[in-house]
Amino acid sequence: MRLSDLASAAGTDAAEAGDTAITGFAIDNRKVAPGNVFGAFQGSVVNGEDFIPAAISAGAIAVVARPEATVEGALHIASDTPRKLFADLAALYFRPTPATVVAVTGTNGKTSCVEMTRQIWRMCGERAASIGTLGVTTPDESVSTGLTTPDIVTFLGNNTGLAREGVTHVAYEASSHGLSQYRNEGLPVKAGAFTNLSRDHLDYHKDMEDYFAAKMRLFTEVVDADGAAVIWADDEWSERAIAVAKERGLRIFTVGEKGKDIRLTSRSATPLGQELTLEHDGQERTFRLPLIGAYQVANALTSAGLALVTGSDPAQVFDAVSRLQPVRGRLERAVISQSGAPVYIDYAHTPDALSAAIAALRPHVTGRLITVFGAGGDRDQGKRAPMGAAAVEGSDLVIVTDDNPRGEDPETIRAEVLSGAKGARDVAGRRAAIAEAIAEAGQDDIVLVAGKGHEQGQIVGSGENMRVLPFDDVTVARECAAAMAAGGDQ
Ligand SMILES: CC(=O)N[C@H]1[C@@H](OP(=O)(O)OP(=O)(O)OC[C@H]2O[C@@H](n3ccc(=O)[nH]c3=O)[C@H](O)[C@@H]2O)O[C@H](CO)[C@@H](O)[C@@H]1O[C@H](C)C(=O)N[C@@H](C)C(=O)N[C@H](CCC(=O)O)C(=O)O
Ligand SMILES: Nc1ncnc2c1ncn2[C@@H]1O[C@H](COP(=O)(O)OP(=O)(O)OP(=O)(O)O)[C@@H](O)[C@H]1O
Ligand SMILES: N[C@H](CCC[C@H](N)C(=O)O)C(=O)O
Ligand SMILES: [Mg+2]
Repeated sequence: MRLSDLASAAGTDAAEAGDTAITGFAIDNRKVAPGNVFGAFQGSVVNGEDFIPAAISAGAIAVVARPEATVEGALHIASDTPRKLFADLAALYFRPTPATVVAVTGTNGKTSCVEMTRQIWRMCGERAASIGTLGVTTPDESVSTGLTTPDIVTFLGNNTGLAREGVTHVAYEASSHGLSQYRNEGLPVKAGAFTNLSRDHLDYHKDMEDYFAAKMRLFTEVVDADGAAVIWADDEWSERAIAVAKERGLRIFTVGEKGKDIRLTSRSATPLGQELTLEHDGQERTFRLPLIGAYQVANALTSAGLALVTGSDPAQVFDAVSRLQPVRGRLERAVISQSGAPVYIDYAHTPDALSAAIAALRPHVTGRLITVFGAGGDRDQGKRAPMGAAAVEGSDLVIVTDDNPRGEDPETIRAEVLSGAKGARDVAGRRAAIAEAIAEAGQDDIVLVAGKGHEQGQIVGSGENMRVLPFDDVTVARECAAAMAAGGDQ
């Protein structure tokens, strides 16, 4: 790719640009190599435009930036939405791409859906991968990236890498941050899925409307014009999501009790999972899902929808659903305590997710449901009290503790959670809280440890003082249970 190709794709004067070869794309001046195109964006911490001279000194030959930015010594490709233009241009460079790419958005269930879609495709014989909170999972390995949505250069580079490895099917997670910062797009996307919308991230988005609008970019701009929208139909926001996708002219595929394309007609608990009956394409199907909880049914069927709209065979798809493996950190049973109480780890970190995780376990509890959770620091403060309320509403005992305090005082965060959690206990230190819950639990009780799921660390401090202290809920629950069985305190 030459500079002139880039200029003409951007609609600027190609002749003037010259035909120097482009060697790559970068959004951080420290990663610029000679011949790169630099994207200078105004960020939430610093203004990338301040690094334009440094990027050019490092060899950048073109800079995508706002028209008012100063660019001297390199081609200025100007746009009022430089992140978007940069994504579109970089996508022309990063080739090949996997033939079948789908994206999932929604407040909760994105990671579960991309992982389940990957599993379903794999069982249908495709070489499939997923990209999201759990990292990049390919047919051969799983690599963590740290963020749900990596930056645009990493995202496009990962997709090209996967295509070169022979991966043909990719499901990726489109977070609202990623969507509003154009961090994951540019490549052809055959279908988008919407799981649900409820309170989260109102530190970043102005209000629920703004949050919804960020998510809807998936349907209005990211999915191909002739693509499909798979929509979980039983959420409060589903009708509006359907309307947005219809307006764009996407093929609509709805799923759920109110779904028209996969209509769930019955769901009942079995000892190891659930029995489902549904209608698809005029045919009734009854089969078992080896996972518990209504929310996992929603994710499994939404994933089935994604596989169906991208051409997988229905009989194979529903057979694959009946063989789905659990998703790491989502209602994962870590251990059974010496008294006989199962301890479940779940990634619920919103009020709605806590209610969903509690509802999933409730039918299995004959004694008490003991819930341990906290709320993250430097994230949506307004969700804390509602999380407390959701926890006490569905549990018999609630222990509020710490979850990634980041730059905030953990005690203050807990106090905010506790303000909505009448009767809950306050236990500083996540290990102590998990130990206390397991010590409390009798043979008919169930312990739910929510909020961290697969996470491997407790994030404390911010900026230069940020540290990640190793912490894994599954391991800690096992250690506490073992220590208790051995007669120790924890
Ligand atoms: C608030 C937020 O989302 N920030 C993300 C965003 O950063 P930003 O654009 O605001 O960056 P900035 O640090 O202000 O810098 C501005 C620009 O200057 C550049 N720069 C900066 C410093 C320098 O020396 N040189 C330089 O060139 C930066 O590369 C950037 O392009 O873009 C960066 C990469 O593209 C992300 O790493 C960063 O994520 C931060 C670390 C973060 O914590 N994000 C969380 C909130 C997040 O995005 N979470 C969602 C999950 C949500 C969910 O699933 O529920 C996610 O998708 O991961
Ligand atoms: N369909 C759903 N409806 C309600 N709650 C759900 C649903 N799916 C998952 N959850 C809850 O949300 C938690 C997180 O699930 P998952 O990781 O799949 O979501 P996510 O959208 O990727 O989250 P994040 O925004 O952090 O990346 C689960 O552990 C569960 O408690
Ligand atoms: N993707 C989510 C992860 C939250 C996980 C929870 N453990 C926390 O730290 O709040 C977010 O960025 O809000
Ligand atoms: Mg996720």
